[in-house]
Amino acid sequence: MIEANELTKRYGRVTAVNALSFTVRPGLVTGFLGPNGAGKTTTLRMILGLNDPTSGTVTVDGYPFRDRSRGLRHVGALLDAHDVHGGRSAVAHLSALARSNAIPRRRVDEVLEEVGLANAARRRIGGFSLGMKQRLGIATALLGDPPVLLFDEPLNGLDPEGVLWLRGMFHRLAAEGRTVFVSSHLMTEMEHTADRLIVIGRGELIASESLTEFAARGTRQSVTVRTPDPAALTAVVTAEGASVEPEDDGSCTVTGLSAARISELAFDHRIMLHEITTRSSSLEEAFMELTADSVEYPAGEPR
Ligand SMILES: Nc1ncnc2c1ncn2[C@@H]1O[C@H](COP(=O)(O)OP(=O)(O)OP(=O)(O)O)[C@@H](O)[C@H]1O
Repeated sequence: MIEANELTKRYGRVTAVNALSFTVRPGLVTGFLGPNGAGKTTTLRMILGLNDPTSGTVTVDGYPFRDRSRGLRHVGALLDAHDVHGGRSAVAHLSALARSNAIPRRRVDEVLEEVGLANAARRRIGGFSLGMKQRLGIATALLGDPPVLLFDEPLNGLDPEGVLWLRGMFHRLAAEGRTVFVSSHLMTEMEHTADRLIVIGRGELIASESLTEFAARGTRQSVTVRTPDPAALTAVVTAEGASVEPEDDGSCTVTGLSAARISELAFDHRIMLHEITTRSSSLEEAFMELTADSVEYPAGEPR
């Protein structure tokens, strides 16, 4: 369990994290989501005691993590996959960590096998691809068989097979009763990875809930309508204040009226409908909508 209470971090005039309170529970994969610069890495570093909060507290299983000796047996973390000594082999790197954390040597071979690096175990890390470095970082996180695991953007650099494998591993780790906290700036990555979401923007909490609850926050609802007479339909629904967007596949997207009202209007005006479907916001749309004000580097309109 990870508990943050009014966690705040300022760098000079920049407030990276602002009065952030949340709980990450065991037995679930919790996604930590926010646009670039939202404060995810800063928060993860404070959980690990690598950065001191300006104010507020964060504990792992009831204690500040820094107070733990043999840290890797309590919390496993992948922060920056490049932050390893390139001149060493994967075996040498993991063996040194195992020694300093009083972890049995056999775990080194076990985790290398688990992440698919057994055949590259004696190669220099400097020659590893980004995906291989990610796998090594994951092996490091797993080394101490810890009850709490943190991963900062772990899907970066992995091929589709690697993404599926890692998702499966997150679910297994959670099913074993561990706390699994995974950051990403992409909702699409979290959609099939996380059971719950903690969403932040500009260092502040936007949501802490299940994926379903999060999707329900999206306010945009539209109705897809297919008719042989789109001009007539457009005329009657726009007269009631709705807006209509023609789609490439010949259907229309109507916003501003319920499906029930659209079908009443069509019936009254003898307009044939072949399809009428209500669409709620997707997770991605809900995320874009809720974080729109928090995007630090919004892209301009395409020219
Ligand atoms: N050491 C630092 N000194 C000054 N400002 C910093 C420092 N570290 C982070 N920041 C600022 O704090 C804010 C949050 O950064 P952080 O890296 O935590 O965000 P993030 O959500 O992890 O972003 P990304 O998805 O881009 O990795 C940003 O505005 C960043 O510029």
